[in-house]
Amino acid sequence: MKNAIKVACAIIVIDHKFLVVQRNENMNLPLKWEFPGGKIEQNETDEQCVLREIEEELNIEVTLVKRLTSSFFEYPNIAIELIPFLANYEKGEIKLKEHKQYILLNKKELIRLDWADADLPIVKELQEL
Ligand SMILES: Nc1nc2c([nH]c(=O)n2[C@@H]2O[C@H](COP(=O)(O)OP(=O)(O)OP(=O)(O)O)[C@@H](O)[C@H]2O)c(=O)[nH]1
Repeated sequence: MKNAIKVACAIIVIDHKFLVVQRNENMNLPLKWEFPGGKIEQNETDEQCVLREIEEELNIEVTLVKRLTSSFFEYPNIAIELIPFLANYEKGEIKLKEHKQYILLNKKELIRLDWADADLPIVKELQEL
């Protein structure tokens, strides 16, 4: 895929559950579920991006555990490479800055959400971990 925009996201584990966030009505892909994260900026690594985005969007600190498999997806307006990292919650009180809501779910429950399309292969990979 040509010119895919790189987006890094975190699959954050808290008390053996996975934190997922819902996009709000005013964002692209309104009300779709996703993993918190965002576009990688110039002069930052994928890892730096995801740590920065988690601080910005959720107000918490995490540590990265493992990189999973990138998902490539072409939306009508944008092609993305979504780069997922498994992460552990470290500290801070969750305060959502951009998203409508967050929930903590176990692996099996994740499948039932209305995911952004690019996330589906990642949710599938998680089932096999
Ligand atoms: N953070 C995140 N973005 C995702 C996921 N899945 C997915 O398709 N995306 C897409 O990847 C892009 C992430 O960029 P972003 O969050 O920085 O950008 P945005 O479109 O909300 O805002 P912006 O473009 O105005 O800065 C969005 O187009 C978003 O729809 C995901 O799991 N996490």
